[in-house]
Amino acid sequence: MVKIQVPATTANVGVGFDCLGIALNLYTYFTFEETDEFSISGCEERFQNEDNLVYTSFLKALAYLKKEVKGVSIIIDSNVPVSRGLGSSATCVVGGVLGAYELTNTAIDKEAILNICTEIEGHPDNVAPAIYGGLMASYQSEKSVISVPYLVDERFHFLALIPDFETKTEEARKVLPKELPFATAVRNSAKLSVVLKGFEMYESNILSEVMSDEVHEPYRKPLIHEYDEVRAICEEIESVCFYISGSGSTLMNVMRDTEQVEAIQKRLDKLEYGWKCVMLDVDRAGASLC
Ligand SMILES: Nc1ncnc2c1ncn2[C@@H]1O[C@H](COP(=O)(O)OP(=O)(O)O)[C@@H](O)[C@H]1O
Ligand SMILES: N[C@@H](CCOP(=O)(O)O)C(=O)O
Repeated sequence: MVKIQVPATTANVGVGFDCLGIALNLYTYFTFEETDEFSISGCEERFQNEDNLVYTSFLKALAYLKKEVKGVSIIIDSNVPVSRGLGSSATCVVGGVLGAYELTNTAIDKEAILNICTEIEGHPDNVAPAIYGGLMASYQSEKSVISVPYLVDERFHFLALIPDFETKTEEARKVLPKELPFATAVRNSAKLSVVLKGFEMYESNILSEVMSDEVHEPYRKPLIHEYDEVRAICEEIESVCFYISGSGSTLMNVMRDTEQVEAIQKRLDKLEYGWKCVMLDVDRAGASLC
């Protein structure tokens, strides 16, 4: 039997669409045991079948490794809410692939795991930090994925504002434009390069100034009820910068001062939709055995 923990991730980090992601200290736990036949439990009933993403990822990794198991029992224990932009699908993919490696006693090869996971997930920005921890920047070519780490000063905290409604990544990708004006692309890449240094150097002013994405956020904002109200509350109380976590629906407020969380929650409680504040920090280890 093996038990694996995989961190949640906040992808895009505003201006890094499909390339930036940060691992957070919120986890899903996966237990794998070789048995006579397949069984899965611990997740919602709609996912308790052979189409379960953990199981399909597990099978893909076994096929890649050219290994077999008789059957597998998978138990999921997740703290990562589904379809809220905190990388629940990436936890399942990374958990399933790592489960296949561990259950077959295969030596861990993170580069190969990153490539398998990216192929399943379709983009590397969640799976890279879920595997390696920390802030990762990734480039996906036709052949493979290159992921490199960047630092995040530990005085930054990530306040996840999680609403009571879902945004499915598949749907949130459909609203994106097919093309962008040249000047927009140039501005966004300039912001991206500056943002990376801002996280490393604890440069709050720089982050406040450049964290305004023009590639995906303007198109996705209308999918998130009360975006403007939530943002205004955070900016009034305490906010270094604010962005849509992954494809939403969670909104992320980067903070220095953790004492203001209660004040923000109190104001959010007066809104029409349910919003829950969860204070998170960077996970620096990535997926690991428990
Ligand atoms: N605990 C879980 N058990 C089974 N499948 C899950 C679980 N969590 C997430 N998933 C899978 O991931 C999908 C959600 O992925 P997605 O819409 O990309 O949202 P997220 O932003 O949470 O990654 C679900 O529809 C399901 O297929
Ligand atoms: N780059 C992806 C990230 C999706 O992250 P998730 O946490 O919402 O699955 C996108 O923006 O579509």
